[in-house]
Amino acid sequence: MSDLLGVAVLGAGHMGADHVRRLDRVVNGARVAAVADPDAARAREAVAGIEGASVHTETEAALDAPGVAAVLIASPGPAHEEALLAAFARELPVLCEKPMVPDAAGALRVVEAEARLGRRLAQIGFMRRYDAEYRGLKTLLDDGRLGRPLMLHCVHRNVSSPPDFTSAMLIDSSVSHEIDAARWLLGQELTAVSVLRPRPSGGAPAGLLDPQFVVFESEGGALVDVEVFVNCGFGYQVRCEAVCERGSARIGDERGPLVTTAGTAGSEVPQDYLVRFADAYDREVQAWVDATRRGRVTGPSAYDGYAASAVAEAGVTALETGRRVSVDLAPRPDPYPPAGR
Ligand SMILES: NC(=O)c1ccc[n+]([C@@H]2O[C@H](COP(=O)([O-])OP(=O)(O)OC[C@H]3O[C@@H](n4cnc5c(N)ncnc54)[C@H](O)[C@@H]3O)[C@@H](O)[C@H]2O)c1
Ligand SMILES: O[C@H]1[C@H](O)[C@@H](O)[C@H](O)[C@@H](O)[C@H]1O
Repeated sequence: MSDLLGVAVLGAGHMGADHVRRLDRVVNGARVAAVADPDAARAREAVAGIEGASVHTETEAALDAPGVAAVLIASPGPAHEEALLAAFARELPVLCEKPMVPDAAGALRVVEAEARLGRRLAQIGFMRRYDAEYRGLKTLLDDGRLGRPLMLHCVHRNVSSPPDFTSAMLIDSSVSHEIDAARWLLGQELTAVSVLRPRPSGGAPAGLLDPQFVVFESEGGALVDVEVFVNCGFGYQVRCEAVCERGSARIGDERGPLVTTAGTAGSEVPQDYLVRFADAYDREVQAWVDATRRGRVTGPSAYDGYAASAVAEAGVTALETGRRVSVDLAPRPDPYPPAGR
């Protein structure tokens, strides 16, 4: 047991409980050493049957628990900054769910704190980079066969949003995935954003601006549009079509068998991210555990997390003002690779 990477999981809600299960049953080389959630019953439920996992209501107690050598943060976004800084203070490697820190100033403080350590400790949970279809698209765009990408058309639909979801969160929580994916696929920073607001769906909670149509401009002159619709009611759909100079490539069409029966033909549509991205989460957490055990940090960096928050913050301003808003990114410190790596 001592050879296994002991992980403290912070937050035992939808994502945290699923990561606890994954660390315990799916991923090789790790074990759940501690779980913290202010809701102790939820933490206890998540670790039920897992030998040697302690339960806490405070972050610090979980980080200092016996056997903890790494941290997986799955608490709500606004709690991430404090947790990341507490992990850095103990030089513990971290996998932090997106958004790294929802506000750009807080995200930059995290980058600066990590840069002061002189080495990376954090991987950010942008799991699209571990999804087989996204990886295939990235390979296709990088090998240049289709020519330069001119546009990305993206769709991001959820069946329904959690009760406390705000209009800003369509951008800084949901579209944060497309922001990271676009920077990674294009290998370019996003420099400006505009948001159009169709009439809200009758299926969305009163006052929520849902759906939204978000358009990003990249430093190389590409355009990225994202339809985000978090109360579509009919399925979890994430698509991306790259339109390039000599061809186009699309991912995210429904998978599984096409069933024809009784005069209809169709396939199942996943109902949430835990189904659609199950393999990606598994690969993401396995890659984190493998790298951490080798003393390395790979995957999306804290600077990627910061860039996503800065672009999203500009997006929220664009949503609120109706204006096109430029993105002003702080310079990328030394330990961080450029967009697209
Ligand atoms: N990568 C993805 O596709 C994906 C999917 C869903 C959620 N997420 C992210 O995962 C995180 C958690 O989302 P969720 O859907 O599991 O939320 P959730 O509301 O289901 O669970 C959050 C849990 O954190 C607990 N909590 C609150 N403050 C805390 C703190 N300071 N320390 C520890 N725990 C705390 C809450 O009691 C709750 O149990 C968010 O950052 C969210 O954006 C990512
Ligand atoms: O926090 C979740 C998560 O990031 C999902 O992957 C996304 O589809 C949802 O829109 C968001 O609310």
